[in-house]
Amino acid sequence: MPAFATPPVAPFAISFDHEAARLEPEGPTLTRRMSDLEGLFADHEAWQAAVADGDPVVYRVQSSPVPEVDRELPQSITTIEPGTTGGELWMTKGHQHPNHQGEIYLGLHGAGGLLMYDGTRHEWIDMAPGTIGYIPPGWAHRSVNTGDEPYSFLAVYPGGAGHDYGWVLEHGMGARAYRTASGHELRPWS
Ligand SMILES: O=P(O)(O)OC[C@H]1O[C@H](O)[C@H](O)[C@@H](O)[C@@H]1O
Repeated sequence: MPAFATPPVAPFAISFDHEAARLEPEGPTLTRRMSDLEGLFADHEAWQAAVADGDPVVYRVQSSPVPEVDRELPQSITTIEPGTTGGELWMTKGHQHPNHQGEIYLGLHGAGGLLMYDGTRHEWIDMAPGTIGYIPPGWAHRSVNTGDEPYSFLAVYPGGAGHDYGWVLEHGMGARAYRTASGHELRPWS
């Protein structure tokens, strides 16, 4: 099982396999199944049914070996599978950086969206291959697969930023993304 490097990290090259959406050398890969997204979809019964029906993988996060510690600059590639639960598009859990810091995403494959919420207002960026989405400090962020194929993006973020998932459970994300006949739409938080 690949692991994070231990600081001090010596300079090294990272091979970015764009086609495979992988970083080499590899660090750990995080796999999030439907059961890991408890309390996040609006339709709780649909979520329960999906967990009971095979508990599918919703997304994976593959990291380089750069560790998530202060002053380092880790990178990861997240791939979200296509799908809906209760009509709501499959998505990441979403988190706030407790130690407010910015982050950038680069769209690699497929179609997605970057939903951000500062506790008062939300913003949405359509993500396509080549799009850089900027997440300013203090904005919780969630990624959504809006298409019919896997959606992948590269993230680069301060290693000391942290992941506060409780913030999203407490405050929500300001809006939810749903599949529609013509694509997708954002609906008010419920
Ligand atoms: O942490 P989640 O909300 O599940 O999002 C999945 C991943 O998205 C991005 O790649 C972030 O940089 C990762 O730190 C995060 O783990």
